[in-house]
Amino acid sequence: MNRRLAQDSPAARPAAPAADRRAVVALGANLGDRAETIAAAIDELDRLPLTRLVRAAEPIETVALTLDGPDAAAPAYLNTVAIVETRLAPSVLLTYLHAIEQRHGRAPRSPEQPRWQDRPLDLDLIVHGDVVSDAPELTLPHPRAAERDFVLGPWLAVDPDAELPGRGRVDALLAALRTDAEAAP
Ligand SMILES: Nc1ncnc2c1ncn2[C@@H]1O[C@H](COP(=O)(O)OP(=O)(O)OP(=O)(O)O)[C@@H](O)[C@H]1O
Ligand SMILES: Nc1nc2c(c(=O)[nH]1)N=C(CO)CN2
Repeated sequence: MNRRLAQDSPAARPAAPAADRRAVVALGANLGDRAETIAAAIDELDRLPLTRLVRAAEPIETVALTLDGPDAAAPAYLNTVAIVETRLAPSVLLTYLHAIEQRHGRAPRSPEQPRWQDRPLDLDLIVHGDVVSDAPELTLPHPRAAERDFVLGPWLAVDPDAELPGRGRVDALLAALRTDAEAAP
């Protein structure tokens, strides 16, 4: 775990109150009543301790990205992005995100489970202020965000000046993704 994350862990929390940081949470759902689940999850984010919702993008319907590539035959996702201001440390916020997922029927993770399974709700922490971490349990910024139009699109819609730390402006990243997609055979 890097130093910023360690300092943020409850055991090492300094006496002074933590500063508000802006965090970006990506939401996705491709099973069940997707719109209702996403709306409820956004409401739950707003009600987390030391946290307030700043903005949430209008959900968009997206083709499921599977380990074999986009699959139009798989249940489609609704995706959106919520921007919150929070005093929760990144690891604490992630624990709350997992609890929200599980309240909406997401099975607890296990190492045997294949990745990118269909799911009623997925919440990913995309950025948390300028925190950088390469810890596998919480990598920040999210390591796959720059390749995901279903994250960058909604994020750009609610923050036209958004930047992915270490990768650049979200508008430029999204334009590059779309150019690559057009050039693909
Ligand atoms: N920034 C992050 N946001 C959410 N989970 C993360 C992050 N960095 C690391 N993880 C870890 O990734 C693990 C797998 O998360 P999850 O089940 O949501 O993956 P996934 O949605 O199938 O795939 P992906 O991570 O590509 O979206 C979690 O146990 C979590 O600890
Ligand atoms: N369209 C879409 N595809 C996905 C998504 C997602 O949110 N939207 N999430 C995944 C794993 O996090 C895997 N594939």
